[in-house]
Order: sequence, then C-alpha cells, then structure tokens
Amino acid sequence: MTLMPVEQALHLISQAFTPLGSEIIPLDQALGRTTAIDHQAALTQPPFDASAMDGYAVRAEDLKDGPTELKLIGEAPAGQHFTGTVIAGTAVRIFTGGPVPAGADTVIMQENTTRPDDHCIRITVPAEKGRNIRPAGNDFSHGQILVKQGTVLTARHIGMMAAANIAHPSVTIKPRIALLSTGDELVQVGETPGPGQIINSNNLLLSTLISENGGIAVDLGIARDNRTALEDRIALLDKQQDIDLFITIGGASVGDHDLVQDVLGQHGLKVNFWKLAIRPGKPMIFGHFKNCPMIGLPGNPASAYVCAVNFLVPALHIMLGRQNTGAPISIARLAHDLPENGARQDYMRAHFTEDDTGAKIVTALPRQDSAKLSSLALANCLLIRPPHATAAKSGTSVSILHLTKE
Ligand SMILES: Nc1nc2c(c(=O)[nH]1)N[C@H]1C(S)=C(S)[C@@H](COP(=O)(O)OP(=O)(O)OC[C@H]3O[C@@H](n4cnc5c(N)ncnc54)[C@H](O)[C@@H]3O)O[C@H]1N2
Ligand code: MOO
Repeated sequence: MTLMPVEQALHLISQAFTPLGSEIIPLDQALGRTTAIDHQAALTQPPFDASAMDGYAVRAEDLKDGPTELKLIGEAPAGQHFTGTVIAGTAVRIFTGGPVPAGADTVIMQENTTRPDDHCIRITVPAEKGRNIRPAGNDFSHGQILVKQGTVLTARHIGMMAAANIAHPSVTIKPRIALLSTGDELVQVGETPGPGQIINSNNLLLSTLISENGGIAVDLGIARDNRTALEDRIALLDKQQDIDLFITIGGASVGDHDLVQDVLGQHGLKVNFWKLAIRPGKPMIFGHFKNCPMIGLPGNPASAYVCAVNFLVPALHIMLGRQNTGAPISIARLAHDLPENGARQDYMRAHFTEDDTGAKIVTALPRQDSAKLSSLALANCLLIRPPHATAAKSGTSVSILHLTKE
C-alpha cells in the first residue's frame, strides 16, 4: 500500500474544517481565546493631553529667556481637570496622569524647579515645547482596530483591551474533541496496573495538548479490544452534543486486536485515507464518522503525539479561526551527523539551543523508539527529515518544528 505524503494528508484534513461560530464572553475570561472579529477601541487613550511627570504645567514661551519665576494658579491632579487657563507668567501644579490645563504646552519635572514661596515656582532649566506631555490618543484612538480577528489573546492583549473598554470580546467557540482510548492493557492514571497492563497516558497527553491549543477534550473512556466494548463507547459519542472532531487512540494498525476501522466502518465510518509516509505515526486513519471528522491515532505515545501536532493541532487552529494554523517551523544547524532517511518523513524528537548569534543548533535525542515518553518529554522540537533525505553532516541546515513557545 502506498503511504500518503504528509503535505497531502494535511491538505485533505485542512479541507475538512472551517472556523466555528462565535460567542461573546467577559474580558476576564478571554485568556487564550481567539478573537472572532477585529476589535476596535471603544475610547481614546489617553482621553486628554496628560502629564507624564509630577511637576508644573507651563507655557514653553515663558521660559525662553533662561531661569524664570512663574505664579502658581492651581492644581491638576490625576482624575481632575483644572478649569482655568495657563496664561503668560503662570503655572499649574500637575501630577502624573493629570490633564494638562488649557494654555499649557509643556510640563517641567518638579526636580527642575524650586519654590521660593507657596504662590510661585522658579524654573532653572530650558523648556522644550511639548515635553512630558502625552497627547490625547497617543496610545490609541476611538474606533482604531486594536486586535485583529484570529488573534490568540494573552495577558498583554487583555490589558490593552481593558484600557480600550472592550469589556465583552467576541471569540470563536472552543472546538470539542472526543477522545476514545482503546486497549485491553490500559488502566487510568492513579490506578494500579495488573499484570500486562499499562497506564492510559495518551489520554492525558492529548487532552492536555487539546487544552493548550484552545479546544475542549471530551473523554469517552477506554474501549476494550472487542466489538461490543467499542460499540458501547461509540454509542457514548452519539449522546454527546456538538463534537467537532472524533479521535480514537490505538488499534489503528493491522493486528488482530486493531479493530477501530473495522467496527467503526460497520457503524458509518467513511475512511478518507489510512497510512502515512510519516515516522512515527504511519498507521494514522482519517475519515468521517457520521459526518463528524475522525482521526484514528496510533497507540504508541510518540506516534500519537507527532500525528496530533501535525494534524490535530492545525485542525483545531482552523476551527478556532486562528491567523496561523500551521506548525511553527524554523531552520536549525545539525550538531552532529545524521544517516540517510527512509521513505517516511521522520519527526525526530530533538532539542535545540541558540548560540551567541541567535542561530539555532539542534541535537536529535538518542532514543527514537515511538513508545518512549521520556525522550518526548525532553524534546523541545521535532527535527524533520524529508523522505529519502541523504546523509547529513554536522552543521547542515534542517527544519525543526517547535514544540514549546520559546
Ligand atoms: N505488523 C505490523 N505491526 C505494526 C505496524 C505495521 O505496520 N505492521 N505498525 C506499527 C506502528 S508504526 C505503530 S505506530 C503501531 C500502532 O499500532 P496501533 O495504533 O494499532 O496501536 P496499539 O497496537 O493499540 O498500541 C501500540 C502501543 O501503544 C500502546 N498504547 C495504546 N494506547 C495507549 C494509550 N492510550 N496510552 C498509552 N499507551 C498506549 C500500546 O500498549 C502498545 O504498546 O503498530 C505497530 N505495529
Ligand atoms: O510509525 Mo510507528 O508510529 O513506529 O511507531
């Protein structure tokens, strides 16, 4: 059977998804959500010409002939307007954030003044017109687009949106991803495995990856390796509302107990493709189960993860309407030689660092067995080797797919 190239598989999977609808939520719950529309400032910031320093609001014109004394005619603390006007020979006491009074065009820091008496200040430094004043709209203006559609909101965006009084942003609905683990050997984390049993680590590996990428994982539990057990779990899927993507874990290969395709096929699974030119992850399935897109991930943890990063995460990002849907890829130099690659695109667990010039240097981790979680946890990137890549010497440029946001 020919194996489907990774790019073609990604293209077919990408075509199966479109952005979900939107909802309005309170800004304090918007961290990590994706904006569904462009968001405009609901006000101008600062709303008035504001002082950037504690000091005195003056007219620069009054200071052009060297050290000068000016009459103090009032105060403009933050939050209060001085209602008068600064005319020739006068100044107003002002504080950081305070509105600059009419007539004044400059603020002198208080450190550059003396107070001969309560009603007068002496200024010894020359004044540069406009100094220490933040003009109205200096940060942003009413109606200005501050956050573009498809932006993943961080604390920094949320702080700015708060300042712009965008109290209820419109964000895309979180995709709901159903996860069905399969295998007689699996017990849940925290339970004590019996003879021949292991922990269902893939469920948490994937549900956490889904949360990290803006989705909601809906756990359908573990189906044992028999038809009835699988059918019972599939029935749980029917009871779930609004599942946007159905993921099975394990049972994707050709063994006697690998029943996923067979059983799901009898209940409406239409397979779009099976088996990819990818390592690890070759037996991945993509199809539609009763109109719901379905990805059958291989059971080996590194295989499941590599497939999830390459296909599940982009699908999530498309559903979320994010600006960047592809995996973050950059170029790094090999820290060592690598042998030629086989027919599958290899995603080697690897670790990169940056040298003094900012160039990335990447080292493939020594243990690439697709069952090994220890090397997966140590990796901060996947080193991509195209199918049939020739042997590469240390120093050769290669592509790396970033796993952490460094
Ligand atoms: N004769 C062949 N055998 C295999 C082939 C092949 O082409 N011909 N492909 C191999 C490849 S490549 C992979 S990858 C695996 C994938 O197999 P399955 O998807 O059928 O996965 P299982 O057999 O169910 O499990 C494989 C492995 O992973 C462990 N596992 C399964 N689920 C979980 C889980 N939720 N959490 C943690 N670990 C899990 C399971 O215990 C097995 O050790 O097939 C090869 N075989
Ligand atoms: O391609 Mo499988 O994913 O070796 O382990």
